[in-house]
Amino acid sequence: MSSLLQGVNLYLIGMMGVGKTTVGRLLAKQLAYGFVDTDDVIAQAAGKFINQIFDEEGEAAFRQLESDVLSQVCAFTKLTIATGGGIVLRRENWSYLHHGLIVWLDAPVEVIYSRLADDTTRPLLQDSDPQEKLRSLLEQRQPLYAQADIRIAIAQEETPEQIATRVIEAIPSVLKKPVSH
Ligand SMILES: Nc1ncnc2c1ncn2[C@@H]1O[C@H](COP(=O)(O)OP(=O)(O)O)[C@@H](O)[C@H]1O
Ligand SMILES: O=C(O)C1=C[C@@H](OP(=O)(O)O)[C@@H](O)[C@H](O)C1
Ligand SMILES: [Mg+2]
Repeated sequence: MSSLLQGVNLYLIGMMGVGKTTVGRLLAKQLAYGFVDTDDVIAQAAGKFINQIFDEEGEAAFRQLESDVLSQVCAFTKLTIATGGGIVLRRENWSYLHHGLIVWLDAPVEVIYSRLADDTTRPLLQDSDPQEKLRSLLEQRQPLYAQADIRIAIAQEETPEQIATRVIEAIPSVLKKPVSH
């Protein structure tokens, strides 16, 4: 599969909690690719946790850092890149994402909420009604996620390993076939 991909990067997009970071790591291993998580790069570069950046500098500053990181990672090849759930919001980010194959991990709000109900690391979910907040974020973002090359619909019981396998199985269907002469 990695030879079929010819070094093209895989970008995982989708709502927070859907498993981009977890599945991305597994995919990288299976493809013998490097792994990058844009949130980790941002946090390391800023020397702060993501929620600290939101608190102290605001979401707009975070989004700028996110675009900066994305523009830098897309210069490399053979990477699986787990993005943050809001990467799809800026139009300029799509020009970077389209350097590679874009995979949307899509799960119902109920599945995501069951994973993140006690999470304190996602600043956008520190809300009086986090499930409703997830619902409205998904409604706003769904048409953007839908611009991905591949959509993987995830059910509650699927393990990260099963999801990674499904991503790998879906790749050939979207790769351009070599021109035969
Ligand atoms: N397929 C899965 N089944 C059960 N739990 C999962 C699955 N994928 C991820 N998780 C858990 O859900 C939480 C969010 O996963 P994460 O990979 O950080 O998602 P994202 O990067 O999309 O926000 C983590 O606690 C992770 O261990
Ligand atoms: O959906 C979002 O806007 C965000 C998702 C987070 O990443 P994950 O999708 O990896 O949780 C992180 O980038 C930040 O909290 C904002
Ligand atoms: Mg993540």
